[in-house]
Amino acid sequence: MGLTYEQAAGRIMVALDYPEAAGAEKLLRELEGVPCYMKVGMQLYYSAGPAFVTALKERGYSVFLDLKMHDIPNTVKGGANSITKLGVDVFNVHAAGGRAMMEAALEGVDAALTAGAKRPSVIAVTQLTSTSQAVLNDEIGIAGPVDKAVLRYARLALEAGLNGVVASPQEVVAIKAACGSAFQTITPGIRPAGADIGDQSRIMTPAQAIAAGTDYMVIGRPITAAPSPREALESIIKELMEV
Ligand SMILES: O=c1ccn([C@@H]2O[C@H](COP(=O)(O)O)[C@@H](O)[C@H]2O)c(=O)[nH]1
Repeated sequence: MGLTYEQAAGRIMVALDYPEAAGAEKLLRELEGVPCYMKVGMQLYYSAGPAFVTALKERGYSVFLDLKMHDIPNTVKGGANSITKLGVDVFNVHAAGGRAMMEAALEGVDAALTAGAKRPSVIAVTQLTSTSQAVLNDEIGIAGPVDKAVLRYARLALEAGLNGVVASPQEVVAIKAACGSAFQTITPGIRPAGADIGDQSRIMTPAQAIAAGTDYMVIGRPITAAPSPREALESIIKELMEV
């Protein structure tokens, strides 16, 4: 059976990639009432700060804080502790920081829980969806196919105790087979048919991503840069309901 409207909307994380809170607020007004996640990334966070994130939570939004921490374990532990106290539902670190760094993030979360915070999902970024095969091999210097590198990061994140990974929807089937169906996949690199690909590389349409089994799809410009963001979002929800 297909997804209901609420289920389909709940699988979408809208990327609030704006330079200031005002732009994000305008989008929030346009999308009012649609039960999707809101994703705050570094552009908006560095401008609007933690107050914007806590305000989103107070207004009832589900929030993914996409700051992609990558630092020594002690620093990531502290960062994870501070983020958990903001009350976000999901945040992320880079799997490339290694197992000890990811475990430290979980220690930071645990320490915040004793202070009364609720447990967020902690997710590891594998290979950015803008990374092509050629860039991975020739610039970054990692040999072999992209999906092999993604799977190595996903297994490491699972071993470290994380809840899932950020990857391309193209890798979801392999990740679920290797790490189990409960291991969450959050997939940017979503482009409705005919949409501008921009700087993304490993892409799928919303329907292809949901058919592949992605748990949550991150979508920015196909919604935010559309003449009517509301219509663009509703059209993607409809596409998901028809799979
Ligand atoms: O591998 C990754 C990790 C994060 N992102 C983020 O997702 C959105 C995608 O926006 P679009 O406009 O739909 O391309 C953006 O906030 C990225 O920072 C990603 O694209 N790939």
